[in-house]
Amino acid sequence: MKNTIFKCKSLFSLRSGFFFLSFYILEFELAPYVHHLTLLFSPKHKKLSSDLDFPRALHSQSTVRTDVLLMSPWLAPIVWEGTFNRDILNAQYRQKHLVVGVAMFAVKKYIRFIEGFLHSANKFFLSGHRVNFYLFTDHPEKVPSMTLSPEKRLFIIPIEPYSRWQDISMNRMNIISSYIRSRWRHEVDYLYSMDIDVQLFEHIGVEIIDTLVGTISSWQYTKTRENNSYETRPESRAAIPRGEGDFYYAASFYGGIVSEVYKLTTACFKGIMEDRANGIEAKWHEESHLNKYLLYHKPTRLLSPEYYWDEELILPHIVRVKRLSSVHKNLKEVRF
Ligand SMILES: CC(=O)N[C@H]1[C@@H](OP(=O)(O)OP(=O)(O)OC[C@H]2O[C@@H](n3ccc(=O)[nH]c3=O)[C@H](O)[C@@H]2O)O[C@H](CO)[C@H](O)[C@@H]1O
Ligand SMILES: [Mn+2]
Repeated sequence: MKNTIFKCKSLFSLRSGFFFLSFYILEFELAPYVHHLTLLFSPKHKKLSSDLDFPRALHSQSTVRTDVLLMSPWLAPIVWEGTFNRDILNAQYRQKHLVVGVAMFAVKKYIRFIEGFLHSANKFFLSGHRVNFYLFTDHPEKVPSMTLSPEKRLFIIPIEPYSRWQDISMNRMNIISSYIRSRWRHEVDYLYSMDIDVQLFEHIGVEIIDTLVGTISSWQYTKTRENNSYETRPESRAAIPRGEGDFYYAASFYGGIVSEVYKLTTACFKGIMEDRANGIEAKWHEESHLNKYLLYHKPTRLLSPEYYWDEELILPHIVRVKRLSSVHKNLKEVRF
């Protein structure tokens, strides 16, 4: 135990780049002691008299997770299975009569992912709530006809393809920004951008709704943490100085209120264009710019890797529900 505490202390005192390594150590080395900590702080053992009158308020506390980080250092909740009551959230959300937009792109060979995405999103994405799916594609005639739930709508928007896959992916920032300006700010309340090469396997509900929302990359929960993925070359507008940074976010799923997503996509595309003018391309393209933006404009809510799991990775037991994950693709084949 002494040894473990020392390790944790020294790890926590390092800069935030080691944050997740600390979780890993905590997760695996403190596991035997967590039970005792749970007992010490469990509301079952120390109930306040006011709590006794409000059993529903206790729900989240009695199922609270002790094995994962539940809040960022800037007090943004991190959404994990077992930390929220969907019935309460749904009841609150329904009163507001909101519409959520989802921007997705299926260009060139990625049209093969449309059916799997839409079929699963129709079932599991904000089930029972109004959602507009905006699908940008260079092959509108190849979009399979599908019957969606009455509260879901699909808009197919033709676009011209870029020849490089990196440009298709990066240019999403530009298209989203200009559609918010011209259309979506009048049409939806919240907007989320999602990769098309994914499928949903469990409900993704209103627990994702907040002002500015990022998804923590599943790569952060593997042992190979040392290959920090930020762009570090100072010549790039996406550069994050070594030792800076708190979480690494996946570009496959982010969103928030329309005005915040507008600021984010506009800033990221500006960075991409400046890099282009300077003859540099960030390591992970728009994902690098997204990470830079979210470092200095902190998300108000973080989604755990339950909300984007990379199928190449072994699922750790802290990820109890795989809500959305990548579809395997032969990169050489689909990107050329
Ligand atoms: C999980 C995650 O964080 N994914 C990001 C990651 O790799 P990925 O390997 O997930 O990138 P990707 O190949 O899925 O491309 C991103 C998205 O661009 C679209 N697309 C891309 C190529 C193409 O020929 N046609 C097409 O439609 C499609 O919507 C796809 O989902 O890095 C990319 C840029 O390096 C993007 O930032 C992705 O969001
Ligand atoms: Mn992808």
